[in-house]
Amino acid sequence: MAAESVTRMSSAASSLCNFNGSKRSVPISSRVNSSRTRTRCVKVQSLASASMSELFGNSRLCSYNASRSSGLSQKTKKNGFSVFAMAAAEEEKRTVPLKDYRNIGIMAHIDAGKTTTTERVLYYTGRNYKIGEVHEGTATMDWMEQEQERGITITSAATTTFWNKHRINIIDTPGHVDFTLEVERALRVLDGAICLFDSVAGVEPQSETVWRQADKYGVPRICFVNKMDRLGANFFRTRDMIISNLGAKPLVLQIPIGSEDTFKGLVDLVTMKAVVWSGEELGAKFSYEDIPADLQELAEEYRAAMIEMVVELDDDAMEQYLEGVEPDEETIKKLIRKGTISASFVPVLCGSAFKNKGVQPLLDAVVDYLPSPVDLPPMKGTDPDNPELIIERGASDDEPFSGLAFKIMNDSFVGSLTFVRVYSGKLTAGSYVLNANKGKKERIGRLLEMHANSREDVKTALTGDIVALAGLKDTITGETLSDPEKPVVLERMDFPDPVIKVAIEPKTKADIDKMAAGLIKLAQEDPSFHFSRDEEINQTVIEGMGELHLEIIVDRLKREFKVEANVGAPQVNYRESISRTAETKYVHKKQSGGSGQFADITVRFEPMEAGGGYEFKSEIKGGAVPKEYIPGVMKGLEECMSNGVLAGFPVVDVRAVLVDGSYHDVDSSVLAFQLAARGAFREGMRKAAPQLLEPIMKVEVVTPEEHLGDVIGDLNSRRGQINSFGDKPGGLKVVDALVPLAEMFSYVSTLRGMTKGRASYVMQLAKFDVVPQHIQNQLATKKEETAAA
Ligand SMILES: Nc1nc2c(ncn2[C@@H]2O[C@H](COP(=O)(O)OP(=O)(O)OP(=O)(O)O)[C@@H](O)[C@H]2O)c(=O)[nH]1
Repeated sequence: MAAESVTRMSSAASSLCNFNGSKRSVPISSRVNSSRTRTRCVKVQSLASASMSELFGNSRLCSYNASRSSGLSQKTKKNGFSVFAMAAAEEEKRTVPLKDYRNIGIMAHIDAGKTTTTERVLYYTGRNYKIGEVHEGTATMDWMEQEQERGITITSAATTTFWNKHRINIIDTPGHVDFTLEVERALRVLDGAICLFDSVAGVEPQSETVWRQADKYGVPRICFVNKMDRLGANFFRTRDMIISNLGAKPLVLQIPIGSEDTFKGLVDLVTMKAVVWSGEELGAKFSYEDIPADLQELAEEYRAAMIEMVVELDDDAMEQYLEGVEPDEETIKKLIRKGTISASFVPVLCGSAFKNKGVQPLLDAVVDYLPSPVDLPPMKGTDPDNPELIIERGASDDEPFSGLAFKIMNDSFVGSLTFVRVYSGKLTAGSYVLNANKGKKERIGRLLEMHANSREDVKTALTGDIVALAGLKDTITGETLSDPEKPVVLERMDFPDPVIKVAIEPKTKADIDKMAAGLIKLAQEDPSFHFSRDEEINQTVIEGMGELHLEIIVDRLKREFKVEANVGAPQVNYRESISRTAETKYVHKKQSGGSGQFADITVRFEPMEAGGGYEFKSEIKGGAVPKEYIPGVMKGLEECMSNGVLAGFPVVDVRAVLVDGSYHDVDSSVLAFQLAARGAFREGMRKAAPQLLEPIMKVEVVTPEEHLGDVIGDLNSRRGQINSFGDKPGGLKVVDALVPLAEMFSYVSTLRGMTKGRASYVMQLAKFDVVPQHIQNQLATKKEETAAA
């Protein structure tokens, strides 16, 4: 396990040499965020028609990111992706009842076997004739070149398949934390999930992250303890970790027969039958047998525990059980389904995807226990004209159409593809829908059913389907498409803000336009990737969720857009905030010959709790500042929020309250109030004890014991705070620490050198915390130097 992870991180690190600027380093200037520059956001809707010179030409700095340009608040995070389904080409005819739909995702820690399991599912459901193996680079779901080369999943791939007359739409999601956004996209539009665990490692850090994400979206799930064939496999330890690490209530439905190289099947506790596979090759047959004598007692014990948990959900069943009557199989299944959907417990199954054992019972469990769209509460949305008015859309073809765009993918054949989950009503090729967020109509050109990297044209999408739409012009990730006559805005997805950035420049000047075009396309696909350009200092900066994320972006620029680029050293995306409330009065007054400028405002700056983003409030009474000038104040403040007073980083967790002011009948204008707001920002933020915040990563290092001392010493030297030590199977030690991201660049090569490649690590964002004063001073000095240069 450790060796596998190290290999993977190493490959990322080797190409990161470019990032570290061994050949040609491009320095990042803090002027990108300096208050002397102006940001011009390029609207998504204008991208299709805008030329590069329009995009980059005269502006000193232009930045692009889908969420901001669509007017989303900066504090929002997350988003989604997925699949689709689609009945036969016959228009509007439903061939699969909605109750037989399962929109599911497979999620787990990196390497737990998501792609391998999905490939088996496709094989056993008859979708693939030939199995793709991750380690051979032939997995159907990992269709990007980078995915096949590295053996990891980067984008969510999606496919539709059938099992026992049920339509199952599956999404394979990445486990690496840099692509966590893809998991969020999936969760936003899924109805249920399979959570995979590696039975050797048990519950790993990223499994915890995805578990919490699934909690956030209330996604019912079942657990599959995979890799039961591996040395050190332990089903029951994993079950215990589901309780201790995830705080969940596991409902064990199967126990393994054998483990490691003796793993041959499982005992199904619902039917009390052994399910035994005759071999481990693809397509190996299984048979139902009597429970092996040595497992009988254990099976009875776990079945009794299972029955006790399920009868709690039904008074009649409980009463009978207390009288000594066990529920029948049908009732047990009904109650397991009820408890899974209400998240009273999580069914736990086991198997080995790689050795082709346990996949068919897993599919049965998906059908039996995970919800269909009709099992879930209606989708909630709001009236676009009145955000206070809540509108519900039930899962039915007869309801007005509503759907959520959750992923944009650039496709070399069709152009831009927008993935939409249909929540209600139906969608027909050639019709018009309303983008309810923007109030614009969109024509539905082609409707496509996607199968990993292939596609089929269909005419209609029905409730519960996930389809890709070709040719939408204005819609971006997170927006709602709805019936133009019955508009609704569904709850949108949040997008995480990038935590690192690097400067990038094309190797040849001629490639500047090509690079810009590529970056625009990539940013449209991925809302956690941003870029900006400062013409004045001739620099483009790309921002993302981690080194691997940006490395893949640079790699895609090269492969898909044929742009070779030099890349600078990675830098942290700091944030600025304030630590106390402060009020400031600012008067903007100018008299130069003709009409003058006058605006007087008093603004109170208040700290908000972490994740609060930025808020503006007006407490103006009696027209001290007339209504028509308030947008000027808002605009002035909003402009400043991307350039903090300390070192020019974005400002977060601040509420600005306009409390008082005055105006002049002739000399006041929106512009005057906008300029006054900028002055108030500069003065007010300084009074409010500004502070710099940095991303702090939760780092888990797994190392052989003999290197433990070195690993800890090194983490300490990186301003790390060691939280705990523990043991892992195979005599390995695990160290949990909190370390600033700024200290973690290129950690993989240090770790590899220190432990001869025998240790591995994973990290994920834990929080933002105040930067120590001496580092704040260094960053502020750097900003001043750059500004003076
Ligand atoms: N022994 C064993 N190996 C497995 C099993 N399932 C998957 N693997 C192997 O584990 C490795 C990772 O499998 P993947 O299917 O790529 O895992 P993943 O969760 O999709 O990985 P990411 O997409 O990178 O997060 C591959 O080498 C698989 O062959 C299993 O049941 N037993």
